[in-house]
Amino acid sequence: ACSSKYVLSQMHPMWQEPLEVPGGDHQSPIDIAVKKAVFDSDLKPLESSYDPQTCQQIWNNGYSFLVEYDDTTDKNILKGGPLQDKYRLCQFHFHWGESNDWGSEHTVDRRLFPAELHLVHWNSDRYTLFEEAVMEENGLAVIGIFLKVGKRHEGLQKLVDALPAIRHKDSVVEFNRFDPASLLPSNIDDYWTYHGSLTTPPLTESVTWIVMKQHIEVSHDQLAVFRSLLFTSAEEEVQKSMVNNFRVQQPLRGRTVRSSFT
Ligand SMILES: COc1cccc(CN2CCc3cc(OS(N)(=O)=O)c(OC)cc3C2)c1
Ligand SMILES: [Zn+2]
Repeated sequence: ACSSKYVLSQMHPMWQEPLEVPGGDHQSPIDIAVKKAVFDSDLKPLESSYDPQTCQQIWNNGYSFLVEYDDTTDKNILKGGPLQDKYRLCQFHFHWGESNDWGSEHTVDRRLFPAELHLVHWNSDRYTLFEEAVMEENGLAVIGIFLKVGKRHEGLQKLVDALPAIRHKDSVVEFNRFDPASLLPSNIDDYWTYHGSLTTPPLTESVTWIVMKQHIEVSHDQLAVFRSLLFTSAEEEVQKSMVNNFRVQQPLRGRTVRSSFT
C-alpha cells in the first residue's frame, strides 16, 4: 500500500537536497507565522474515520519508519476541512531530532518541536492509485501533528514496542490492529492549512497540508526508542542512528496559510 522501492534508491539520510525543485514555489516544510495566517470561516471541521483492522506492516524505509494501511478500499477516510474530495490513508510516519530541542519539519512562529507525525492520504475520488495522486496538485492530504515530550502516550507504546524489530533499513514486520485515531490530539478542529509538497522525494507539490494547532505528548523514553533506529541496512559496516530526518524549511513564495480558528 503506497510504498515503493523506487523511493528507497533515492533516499539515504543526507539525500542530496536539490537546491530548487524545478518550478518549486510550493515546497514544504515552512514556518507557520501565526499572525500572518488568515482565518477562513469556510473551513469545515475535519472528518476522519479509520479502521484499525486495515493496518498491515511497519517498516524502516531508510529515512523514517512507516506504518502502512490497506488503501485498496475506502476504509480509512479523511474529508472535510479544506478538502473538496475524500482521501484515503495510506501510511503514517514521523520526523525527529537527535535531541528534544528540534526535530519537527514545520515550526510555529519559528518554534521547533522534538518531533512531527505525518498521516499521508491520497484523493480516492479522483485517482485510483497513490502513485497517480502523488503527481497531482489535489492528489494528497497530509495531517501534521507536533509531538512534545511529557507524559507517556499509551496509544504510541504498541508502535514503540515494534521498533526494535525494524532497526535496520528495509526491515519490515507485520503490524495489525493499530488505530491511527489514537494518535490524534483531542482537538482536531483548530488547524492551519496551506498548499505544499512532500518533504521527501519525489518532493511533488501535491499536498494539502493540515497542521494541527494542538500537539500530542510522548515520553522522553518513547522518543529515545525512535532514535535507536538506524538509517543503515544490516550489511553496512558503519551504522548511522536515524535522527534529524527532517527537511530544511522552504520559502513561502507568497503563499497564504489559512487557519480554521481565530
Ligand atoms: C512516485 O513516488 C512514490 C510512489 C509511491 C510510493 C512512494 C513512497 N513514498 C510516498 C510519500 C512519502 C512521504 C514521506 O514523507 S512526507 N513528509 O509525507 O513527504 C515519507 O517519509 C518517510 C515517505 C513516503 C513514501 C513514492
Ligand atoms: Zn513526513
